[in-house]
Order: sequence, then structure tokens, then C-alpha cells
Amino acid sequence: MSMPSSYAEARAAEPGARPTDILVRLSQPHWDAACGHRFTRELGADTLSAEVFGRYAVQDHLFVTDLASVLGHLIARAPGMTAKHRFAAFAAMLTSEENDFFLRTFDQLGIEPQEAARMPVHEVTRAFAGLMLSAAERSYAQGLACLLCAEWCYLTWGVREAAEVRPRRAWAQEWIDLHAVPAFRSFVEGLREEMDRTLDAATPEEQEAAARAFRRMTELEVEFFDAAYS
Ligand SMILES: Cc1ncc(CO)c(N)n1
Repeated sequence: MSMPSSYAEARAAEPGARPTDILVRLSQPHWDAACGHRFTRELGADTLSAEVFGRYAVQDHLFVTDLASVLGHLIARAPGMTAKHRFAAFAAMLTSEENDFFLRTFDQLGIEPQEAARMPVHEVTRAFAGLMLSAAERSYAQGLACLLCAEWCYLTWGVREAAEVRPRRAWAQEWIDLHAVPAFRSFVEGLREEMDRTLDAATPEEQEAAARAFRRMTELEVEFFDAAYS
């Protein structure tokens, strides 16, 4: 079968698949390139350069700050309490536990917080913010597609690397664990169920727009990892 080019075409070719599986299908080969990026494998094998992780962490702290804003939009747009609570609980975790991880890691890597704050925002980080925030401003389905892509991708490599020998360096261990713990798995499964329902109820135009946002996110995930090496 040739690569389907639209959500409608891919859905018709595989009527039994979950709508969210269709989003992944339409995002290849970028999805596999993101989830299997050398950054994730080196992190798990404990061979990642601390310098690379430091550059990544400074930009990712900015990414996560923007992601917290995206969650604000999604909380406002979510149709009911179950979904609002899912986003609110995740936003609480990002702005506390996960934020503490970044501050601890900057300290371990000898990066001064003021130094991190002065680092220029990388163009990929800026592209992520532009995509996610404008998607969430346009519609619930498009904003949710961006969040799902980011979190599902990190869950995929996190679970894979967590099944291997634990790295010795604290930041490597903790960054994997954050993306493999049971609470994160059920969060992502909840997002998938919400996205499946949302896609099924959406207009064809909205389905295509959500699929494009998801695919663009996978490209940026690859570029974001790449950027840490240069
Ligand atoms: C770039 C990027 N994508 C996804 C996640 C998961 O939240 C992250 N921390 N950073």
C-alpha cells in the first residue's frame, strides 16, 4: 500500500484502527525517527554527553514552560471535568516535580539558573511554541493533537529505555523514569481516548488539521533532539 496522504484516506484503508493510530501512521517516518532518536538511546545507555543533555535541558525547560501554557488553553476548551482534571493534574506535575527536575539538573551540570535564563531561545523551541499555541488557540482537536504527540512520543522511548539497565547518572535515570512511571502511562492512555473520541466527532476539515499538527510535531521532535548535538 502506498503512503496515505490524508486522514480520510488512511481511516478508510484501516477502519478497525484507533483514530490515534492513524495519526502515527500519517506521521511516518518522523514518528519512528523521533521515538528512536540517538538521543533517547544514548540517554538509556548512559553514554549521552552531559554537554548535549545540558543544551537540551535548557531548551526543554523553555519548551515545558510553553507546554504549561498550552495546557491552560486545553483546560479552558475541554468539554468536561474528566478531561479538565487530566490536563490540570498534568499541568500541576509539570510546574512542580518536573520543574524541580530541571533546576536540580542545571545544578548538577553546573549551569547557573541566570545563565540558563539568558540562553537564546533556539529556533526549534520557538517553532514548537508557535505550532502548539496557535493550534490550541484554533481548536481543541488541534491543541490536543500537539499535546498527545509530545507525550506519547516521550512515553514510547521512556518505556523502552526503562526496561533496560538503569543509567548511573541521576539526570538520565530521572528523565527516563518521569516518562515511564505508571501515572504517565495512564495519562497518555487517557489522552489517546480523548483524542480518539474527539477525532470521531470532528468535521473532516478538523480531522485533517489535527493530523497535520500531529505530523508537524513529530518533525519538530526530531529537529529538537538534533539541535542538542550542534
Ligand atoms: C521537546 C519535548 N517534547 C516532548 C516532551 C514531553 O513533555 C518534552 N519534555 N520535550
